[in-house]
Amino acid sequence: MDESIAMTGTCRKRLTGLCAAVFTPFTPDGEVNYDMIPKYVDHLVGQQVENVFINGTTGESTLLTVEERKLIAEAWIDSGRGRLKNILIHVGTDNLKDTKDLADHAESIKADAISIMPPVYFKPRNIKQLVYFCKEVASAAPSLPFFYYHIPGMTGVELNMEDFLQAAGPEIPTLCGIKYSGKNMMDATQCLLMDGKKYKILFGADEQLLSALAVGMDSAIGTTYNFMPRPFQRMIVALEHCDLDTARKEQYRAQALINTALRYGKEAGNVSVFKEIMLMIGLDMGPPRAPMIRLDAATRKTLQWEVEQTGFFQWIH
Ligand SMILES: CC(=O)N[C@H](C=O)[C@@H](O)[C@H](O)[C@H](O)CO
Ligand SMILES: CC(=O)C(=O)O
Repeated sequence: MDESIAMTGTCRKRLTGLCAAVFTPFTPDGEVNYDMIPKYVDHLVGQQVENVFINGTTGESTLLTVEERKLIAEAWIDSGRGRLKNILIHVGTDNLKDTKDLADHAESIKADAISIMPPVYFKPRNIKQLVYFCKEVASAAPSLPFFYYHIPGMTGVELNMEDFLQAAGPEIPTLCGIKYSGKNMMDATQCLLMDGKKYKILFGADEQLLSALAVGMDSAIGTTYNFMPRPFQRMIVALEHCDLDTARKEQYRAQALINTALRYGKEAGNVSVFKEIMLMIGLDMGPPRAPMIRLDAATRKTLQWEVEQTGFFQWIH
């Protein structure tokens, strides 16, 4: 069997269920808090979340230096190896050289997969430019599964992912799929169905997970799996048993919490708000990096109150 087909098949099987897009913990003065990572692994494993996506959006990747990103990746590999099933590393930057350097590093520390978002200042304007960029990056980590990270709401790169897979498939032997954080469910489903379901679609809009499961996706990466994986895990099981009432109940709860968080996030930045919610469950991720800001005391209090109103502290268990 062609090695690339074998790889695609393997990662399709292995990467199921929830994957936490992990935060980068900072000390109060804004340095990376590497010492926090082993405790963070304990927390996730305790919640049966066994896959992580590091240095992504939630991890504030674009606010980190290349050196910090390498050290964070190493810390996760050191404390997660043998305990986590998959450690995916986001290696995207705005330039090809740093991105290839990070991809090469991810391979050298034996990550399970790499992913990149596109450059966002000089954006790829068409599929051809995007495929070229991805191909170059993937070639720097030739033994690792490669996932393109589609998150048009943040990157402004709105290309159609069905077209991307069609063009990239023959060019990138390690292409395993897409981390799909767009909101276009038709495009996402077309990607899922392509070539006999050859590709893995890692769904990235937590607030729409039920819709993704309904069309047949079986894996998701997101911020909220850090602090409320249980409702989503129950939703997955309920849907497997065709118990739509239960699945919807979990969807509505989780969605209410996310709705509140995103409202606060408009002012402070979503990551800042989600870090507050981590603090509410006892894990201090520190402040976000500028230009995001930490919530002031009064806002934190109203957020806490609104979170309580959703019943969060009861149904997260
Ligand atoms: C923009 C962003 O960060 N998206 C995350 C991952 O793709 C999601 O996990 C969201 O944080 C989550 O769906 C809440 O909107
Ligand atoms: C949420 C997500 O996937 C990220 O943080 O990159």
